[in-house]
Parts: sequence; structure tokens; C-alpha cells
Amino acid sequence: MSTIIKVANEQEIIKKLTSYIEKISNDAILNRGKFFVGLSGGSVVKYLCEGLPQVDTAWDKWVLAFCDERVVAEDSEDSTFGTYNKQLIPKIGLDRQQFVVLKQGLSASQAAKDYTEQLSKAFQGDDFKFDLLLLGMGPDGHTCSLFPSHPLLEETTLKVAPITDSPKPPPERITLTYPVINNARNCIFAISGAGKADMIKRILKDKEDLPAGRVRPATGSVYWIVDDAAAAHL
Ligand SMILES: O=C(O)[C@H](O)[C@@H](O)[C@H](O)[C@H](O)COP(=O)(O)O
Repeated sequence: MSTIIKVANEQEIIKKLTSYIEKISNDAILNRGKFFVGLSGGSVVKYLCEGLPQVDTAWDKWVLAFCDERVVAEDSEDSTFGTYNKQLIPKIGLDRQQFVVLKQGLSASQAAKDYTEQLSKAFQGDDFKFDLLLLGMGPDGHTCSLFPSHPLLEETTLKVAPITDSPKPPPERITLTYPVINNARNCIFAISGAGKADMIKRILKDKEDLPAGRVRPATGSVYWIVDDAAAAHL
């Protein structure tokens, strides 16, 4: 099921996002004892670093992985985990061990294989059923590191895939693929700004086949939290 939630501006996106995360996380913890969440980079980092400290939850029950991650050193400003490690972890009671982190010193292909093994351990099995994936969308309609017309859009075997030609720098990344994304219980897009308005229209109104639009969890929900600027053409 797909739901569009329009809010006035970025601050309202953060508030709405935070309230959904609190509800979904506490429901997961109540029913299954843990909360498995996938984090994205880009603007989502800013929203979560500002919003998550407001969430009333049992932080020790959280398992945090990445919808995609750049194959760079953790202290690189391009590292998504590195940014959360600096800007979020100190603000809330999370421990580094709760994060499923890209292994350093590997090629993108090796890192994707290792990350798959790490997720198998975290999920204690190969189902990789996330409670929530927190997603952004680029102006070209990409999400995670799944870009328009890229062969990875058709990947159905690998659960975590390498990419070495990302059109959005840096070029080397690992990314969840649609079999995992569309197995999630909930996916939330948080999107703001006029720069995304055309793409939001093409995906949500014109139903064009673009990567973010392929996020359609088989039995889960997808929420599009968009501000007025991004929703201008809906
Ligand atoms: O690591 C990444 O690059 C992100 O995971 C990526 O998928 C991001 O979510 C989109 O590029 C949107 O980024 P913005 O919100 O900054 O436009």
C-alpha cells in the first residue's frame, strides 16, 4: 500500500518522519523484540540526526543497517555510517555494535558479499525482513544506489549488490536490491524541495517506471512524506 503524506516544509518532514519511526519501532519491539531499520545517506542523514533524538524507544533493541553505503573509509565525509557515527551516535544511546557496517579494505564486490553475510547473522537467517527502510530519492529518481537504466534494477539473486559506476559520486557503493527492499514491512521516503517536484510527479502521478517507484513492498507499506515544494506538481 502506498500513502502520500504532504507537509509544509522540511521541519514538518522531520516531525512526521520521527512520529512514524517511533510507532513502527515500538510496534516491532513489542511484537518481535527487535527493530531492524535500514538508513540512507543524502538528506535522510540530516532528517534522522535531527529527528531521532526525539524518538521515545528502547534504543538497545535497534539493529541499524544501511540501504546503501559508499565503499570509502569510515572517516571519509562520503561515508554514510561515518556521518551517522559523528552526528547521531553521540546524541542517542546507540552503540557501534548495533550497526551493520561496511567492512573496510574490501572491493565493492567483496564488501557486498561480506555485508550479505553480516545481515544473515543479524537477521539469524536469510529472510532479511526489515521493519523499516528509510529512503531518499535523487532528482533522477534513484533510491539507495539503484539508478535509472542500471542493470542492478533487474537484480533478483543478490540481496546486497556492488556498484562501481554510480552516476552519483562516489562511484563505488553497495546497495540493497529490490528483493530485500520489497520484502520490508515498511518503507518511508522523506523528500523535500522543488528540485524533486518533477520526479515526484513522474513517479507518483504519471506512474513512470523509475527506481524509486519500484519500491512497492509485496505485503508492506510505503509512505511518501513530501513537502509542498516537492509535491508542487501532484
Ligand atoms: O548514499 C546515498 O547517496 C543515498 O542513499 C541516496 O540514495 C540518497 O538517498 C539519494 O541520493 C537522495 O539524496 P538527497 O536526499 O541528498 O537528494
